[in-house]
Amino acid sequence: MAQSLNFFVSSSRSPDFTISTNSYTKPMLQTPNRFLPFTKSPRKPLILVSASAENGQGASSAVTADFVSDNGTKPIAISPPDSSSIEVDAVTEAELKENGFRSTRRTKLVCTIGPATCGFEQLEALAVGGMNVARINMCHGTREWHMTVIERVRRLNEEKGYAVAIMMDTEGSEIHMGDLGGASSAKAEDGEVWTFSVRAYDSIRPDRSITVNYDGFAEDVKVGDELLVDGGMVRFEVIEKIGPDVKCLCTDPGLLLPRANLTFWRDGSLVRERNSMLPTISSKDWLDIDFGIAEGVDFIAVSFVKSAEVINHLKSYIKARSRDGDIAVLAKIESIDSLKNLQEIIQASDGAMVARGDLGAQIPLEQVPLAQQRIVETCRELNKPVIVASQLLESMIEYPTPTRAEVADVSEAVRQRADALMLSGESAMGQFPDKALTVLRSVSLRIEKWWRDEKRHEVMDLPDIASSFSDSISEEICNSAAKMANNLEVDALFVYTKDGHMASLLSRSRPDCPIFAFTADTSVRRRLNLQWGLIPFRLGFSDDMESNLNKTFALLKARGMIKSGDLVIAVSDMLQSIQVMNVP
Ligand SMILES: Nc1ncnc2c1ncn2[C@@H]1O[C@H](COP(=O)(O)OP(=O)(O)O)[C@@H](O)[C@H]1O
Ligand SMILES: C=C(OP(=O)(O)O)C(=O)O
Ligand SMILES: [K+]
Ligand SMILES: [Mg+2]
Repeated sequence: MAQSLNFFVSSSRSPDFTISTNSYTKPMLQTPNRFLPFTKSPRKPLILVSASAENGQGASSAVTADFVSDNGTKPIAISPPDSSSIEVDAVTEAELKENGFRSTRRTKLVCTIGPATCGFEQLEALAVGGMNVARINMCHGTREWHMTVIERVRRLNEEKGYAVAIMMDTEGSEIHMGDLGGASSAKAEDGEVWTFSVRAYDSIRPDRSITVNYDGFAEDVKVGDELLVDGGMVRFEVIEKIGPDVKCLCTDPGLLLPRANLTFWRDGSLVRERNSMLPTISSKDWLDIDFGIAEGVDFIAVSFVKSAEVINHLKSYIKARSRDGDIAVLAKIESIDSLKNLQEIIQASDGAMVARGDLGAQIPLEQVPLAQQRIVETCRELNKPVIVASQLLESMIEYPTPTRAEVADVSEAVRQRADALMLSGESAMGQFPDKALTVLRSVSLRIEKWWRDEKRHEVMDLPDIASSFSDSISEEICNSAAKMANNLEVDALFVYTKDGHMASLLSRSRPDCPIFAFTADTSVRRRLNLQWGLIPFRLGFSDDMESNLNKTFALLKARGMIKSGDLVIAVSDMLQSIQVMNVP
């Protein structure tokens, strides 16, 4: 099989096209290095531009969407995407126009949605602030609430031109407290005796009592065990067992939050016999997963993964049931078992999360940073996107500015070139969700700019991962294209991809320039949102690369996202070639 690498500078070919857009308001202004909140943008319409690049016969119709009021009462006039249009999310488009290619953000941002951010306007503020993925934690909230949030995110995408993907995070079989009978927190003081019970209190919860979700709790703990709430935020010692009730003495005071995670320790080690017998995916999780499949979420993050087996099982379950497109399965690395089987778990998954919250409750805290580094590196090697999660900006739940240490932690995750950073309580129930997102964005942009200013291309020796000769060719092409992009200082890499694989291979090399990933599939496009440096576009394309390129150039030029003379390297998974060209 002969494979050719074509290197050519394209002849200038300027297709005819017609264009029409609605008036457009810039949604995003950079606030470099300043942790300032965003000015909220006015409502923005979805803009689709259509053009025809065929033989200079520019006979095309423009597709526009009507502005729709917030309450959704006005009828929406959105045409389905046609083969001659291109879609990119409104925030990226504004960023490209404002600052050019090189300063688009490479690190992706995930926000947990909760009471502080579930309103339509609040969700929009996060989208404007750079949220790439909205996370719904199935530990919290009702089915109706989850449904409402998903609907709102979808509506936001459709009506306002964002491309926010949706991640469902399973509850898992962890042991946790009940919901405190509606109270937002309870204070445990030093020396107090609290009762942890498997009894469900049907009306009023007695003072200093906590329900536990796991029936075997009273059997499993022993007098003398240490009981840790949220990995040590509050500590108790078990002093007496009376039937279903376990009396515990508070030894480290603190705030108990609803449904906080519980672990128990004996002779200095985590007691995990029972945990390892609980199924990773509980019966409640399966119901949630069915709901996620029916709703067509983009990612399912699986809590407390212990082995690759459960991931394989879930993936085949989804494959048999999912209507259109795949749902990516992410493994949350948050237990000792998941660290033990790291390589095979990540290999089986479509990505991973460094879930530092529970991880820090299971291994000594000082080991968490090393575990993070190892997980991030393993994901890079195996070409899987990785999210660094939990407590990145914990103090911002209450305060409008982060601590210096938090900023340093975020910087470190960006320097590790993790694909994505995640907010949990900061965006779910904190007082400053938008400001927290701004901090993640500003810190990411600052580190990324530093790389470019100092010409710090990453020299990471990536192992070969292809499992077939054809895959090897794709891999070599992407590695070479990324290297060429750095050496030639090109403005952007273009990749035309059906399933996203070539795009992920380019992302894996972490090139200096942004990667424009063109795909005809809307669900692939949303999933690419999680990967470092990728700017996903929806675009119908053919097997003819020259016509694809001309069409893309015309459409992007019409939108003011590229200009004549820009240097581009293009690859595709239809024609295994690398093309270097100036935009005509
Ligand atoms: N859907 C929700 N409804 C209410 N509160 C939520 C929701 N999602 C998250 N939260 C709040 O945000 C906090 C942090 O979120 P997260 O880290 O996802 O959960 P957890 O702390 O349970 O692991 C939670 O402890 C909870 O107080
Ligand atoms: C992200 C995590 O999982 P959850 O918030 O669901 O506990 C974590 O433990 O860090
Ligand atoms: K969870
Ligand atoms: Mg967890």
